[in-house]
Amino acid sequence: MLAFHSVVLYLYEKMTGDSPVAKRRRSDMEGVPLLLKILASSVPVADKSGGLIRDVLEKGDLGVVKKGWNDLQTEADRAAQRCIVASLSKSFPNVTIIGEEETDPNEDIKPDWVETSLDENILKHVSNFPEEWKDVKDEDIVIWVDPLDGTAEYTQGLLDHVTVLIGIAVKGKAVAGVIHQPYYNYKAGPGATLGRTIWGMVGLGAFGYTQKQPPKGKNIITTTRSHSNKVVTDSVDACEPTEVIRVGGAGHKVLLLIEGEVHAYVFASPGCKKWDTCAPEAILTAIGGKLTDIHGSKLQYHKEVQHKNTAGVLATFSVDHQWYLDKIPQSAKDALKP
Ligand SMILES: O=P(O)(O)O[C@H]1[C@H](O)[C@@H](O)[C@H](OP(=O)(O)O)[C@@H](O)[C@H]1O
Ligand SMILES: [Mg+2]
Ligand SMILES: [Mg+2]
Ligand SMILES: [Mg+2]
Repeated sequence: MLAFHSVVLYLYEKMTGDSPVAKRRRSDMEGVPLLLKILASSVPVADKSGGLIRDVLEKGDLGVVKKGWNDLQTEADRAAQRCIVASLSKSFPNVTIIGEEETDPNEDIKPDWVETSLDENILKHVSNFPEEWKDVKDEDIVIWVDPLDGTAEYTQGLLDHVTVLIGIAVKGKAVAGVIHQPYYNYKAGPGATLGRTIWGMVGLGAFGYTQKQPPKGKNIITTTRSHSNKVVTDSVDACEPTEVIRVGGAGHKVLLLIEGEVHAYVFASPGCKKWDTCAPEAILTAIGGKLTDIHGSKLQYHKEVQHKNTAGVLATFSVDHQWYLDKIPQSAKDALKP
């Protein structure tokens, strides 16, 4: 009897592209706030896109396109974005999604790239869901997608710099986010389980990693490895670092912060964009950290906002954010306007 039932389910799913399981899940979803459903959907979607990123590298043909000076795009960026946008727009057709890569919305998406499952570990937070986000509607939300952050590093084999970023902004504020590391644990050798997904929401906290404090008596600063200039290095030096860690990936740098590897992320440059910072900022804020521009102003994430973070990025977690703001030279602040 079970085999017959499975065949019916299979045929139903093939004919309708929808599964009774998904439909039953939707009926179970009545009492679940929209924001929690989007977050619960974003984690499996990020995991799925991480698998596509690994597949492209394994196949060996990256299909690199130069978008501009020092700005690459690979088949992995394109595939991950198609997967993420197709999946989230199927589940949430009325929510604005802004992704880094220009992909053709009408191109055919492989059915197995469309991920509509929901992470049960996240749904269980319906019981302690923050009151302030309960009534959030589709039109309040913008999902900022960086399908592959650290593309340059991905092409150079610095795979621990690579993350998938899905940020969820509510009325212009970074509120929830997912940072997936497709190559987490990749140095553990063959057979190691690859990948890790960290997620968080302001008012709920952050999950999927072990929080650590940075070493006392030091002031370790992380910044760019590939987009440096005099303003960037002067600003880092002005913050009196005991050590400077130059790595790729905006998501990767914020992970270094929340895992206690560094004290601050100082980037006095207009290089990164809203899709680089939305998810990391939401997770950082969820645990009491701060991410602002170098003037100390909060970044805005509504759908009309300019994509470039023209006034740079300063992110801290367990130290005094204002101390770093006061150290940034006025010349840098004059050079970088919001
Ligand atoms: O998603 P990509 O294009 O890899 O994102 C870039 C950022 O836009 C860029 O600012 C970062 O530059 P730095 O390494 O100089 O911080 C780059 O690493 C990627 O995050
Ligand atoms: Mg890019
Ligand atoms: Mg990026
Ligand atoms: Mg990117």
